[in-house]
Amino acid sequence: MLEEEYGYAMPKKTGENVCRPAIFHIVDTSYGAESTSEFSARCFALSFVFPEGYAVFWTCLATRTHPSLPHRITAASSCDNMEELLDKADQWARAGGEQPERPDFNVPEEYLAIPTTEQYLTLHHSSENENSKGNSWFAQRDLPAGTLLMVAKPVGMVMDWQDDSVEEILPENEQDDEDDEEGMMDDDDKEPRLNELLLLQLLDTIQKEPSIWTECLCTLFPRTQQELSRLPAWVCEDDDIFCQIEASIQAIGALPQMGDLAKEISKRLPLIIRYNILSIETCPELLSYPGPEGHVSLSGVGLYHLPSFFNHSSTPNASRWAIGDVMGVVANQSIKAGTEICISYIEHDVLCESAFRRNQVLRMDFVDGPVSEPASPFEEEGPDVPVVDSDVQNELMEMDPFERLSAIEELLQQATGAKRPEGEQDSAMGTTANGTSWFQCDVQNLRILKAISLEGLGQTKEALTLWEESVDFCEKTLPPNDENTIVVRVQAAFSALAVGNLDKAREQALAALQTHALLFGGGVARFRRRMAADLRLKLRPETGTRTELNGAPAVDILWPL
Ligand SMILES: C[S@@+](CC[C@H](N)C(=O)[O-])C[C@H]1O[C@@H](n2cnc3c(N)ncnc32)[C@H](O)[C@@H]1O
Repeated sequence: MLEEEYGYAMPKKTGENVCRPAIFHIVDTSYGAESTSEFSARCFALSFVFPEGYAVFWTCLATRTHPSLPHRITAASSCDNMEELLDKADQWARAGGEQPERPDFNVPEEYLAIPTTEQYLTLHHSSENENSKGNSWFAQRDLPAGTLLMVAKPVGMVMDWQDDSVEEILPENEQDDEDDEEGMMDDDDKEPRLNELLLLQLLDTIQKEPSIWTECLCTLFPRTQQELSRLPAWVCEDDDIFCQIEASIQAIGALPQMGDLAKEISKRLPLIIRYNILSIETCPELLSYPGPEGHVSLSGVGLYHLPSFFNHSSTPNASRWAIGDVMGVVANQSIKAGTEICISYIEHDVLCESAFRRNQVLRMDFVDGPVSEPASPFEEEGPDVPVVDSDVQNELMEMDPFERLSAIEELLQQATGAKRPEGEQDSAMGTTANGTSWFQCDVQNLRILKAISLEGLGQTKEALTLWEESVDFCEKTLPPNDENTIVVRVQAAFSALAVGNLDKAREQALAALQTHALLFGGGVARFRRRMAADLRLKLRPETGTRTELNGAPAVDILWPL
């Protein structure tokens, strides 16, 4: 609807009254070509059509900087709300190989009108922050649970599918040979390929627009020589990428006023990426996520500006969501003024593990929690990341339901420490202090897969017990109001309805809706839109309950519009 133009912005379409908040990118030509300013404006524009053309009158009712938006916004927003953003995500995922390189979505206008970061949060700088976690966001006022704290676009993003690193190309035995022969680094010490690609992308962006460095990236951790010196050096394994990086740095050094900064950028930017990037996934909590209706193809990693100042906590009071590259941060509980606001840098279902295990997954420059020793010798010998990852889950789902159920039983025994994998001696291992050999989320994921398998076989009653156990796990071990809880409550509600327990079904449905509304807003309509792919899953055979309820679809019984 609105189009950027140099020096001004105006509605593109004629013959229509426009009355909506809009975002403009104003290029202020009066201060020379380099000088730009951005602001979001609530603008009421009225257009009058005349026979010979049209005249436009517009007036800004309020203007303010919008710091959680990217450094430069180049186009007017063309998306109203989260629903439209989700439609875009669907289109993007369905387009297969036809889509542009990354999902560069606009921040919906709905979020341009929210009170901004400056009104809710204060950035404490390291000198003020006694706990030596560096800079950090603090609540400026009491914030109720569900407050949307920030909506942001990344400065750069690379997609998971761009990771064509050697490991995936070479068969396993060849990788081992190559590692041995050339004395290559341990896999764990290697810089992820996506980080290197992001580095190249950002260097390119800085070349085109040096202010990205001076006004945005240079503010991120690590900032001082002291901080830099305590971090492991960044080593680029790939000669080709290394050469491209060198060439980019030289090109930056040749730019006016950038000569002195090129060296600093070459040292800091790789580490800024390593310690600030966030994974970006669209509705990854949904059961349908890995399937054809999911958004796996939109996933990647990105570097955001203001969200980079959130520190990590194993009891985070804020959660992130993303659609395409648009990311929101929301308070998952009420937060008192003056409290530090933290997110989790690791998956929420790993937060219930011991500090030893959390740190194995976290792999950062700080230790999370007071204890980083293994809670027991068994924990040290056990896996250092969850075993039942998406590959294992996909493999299980490809089996026929009976074969799958027996494989799940076998894995459950190993996960709980009751049985060792074939070939390993039972006596060598036992259970860990918390009763599991693997991660607790392994047991949870197997439980969910088992429930899905039982549903498919018509054993809905047994499945319902498992869905309820899954809800229990989420409620007890995840941060409050977690999105994963919504997903299992939805299935518990369907299952309860299928076995004819309407009260239980409605109780689970309501709890799912309430958590969803708190995190994402938008009531039932948004709940049904955001959960649409999961609501369409055909996990269980039809039952008589629907007939008793006048044949209404289960979703209309549980979440009537
Ligand atoms: C994404 S940045 C967060 C903002 C950062 N504190 C700053 O000064 O800009 C991540 C870095 O913050 C620090 N950090 C984050 N969470 C921490 C925690 N719980 N304890 C200690 N340091 C932490 C670590 O140095 C980490 O590499």
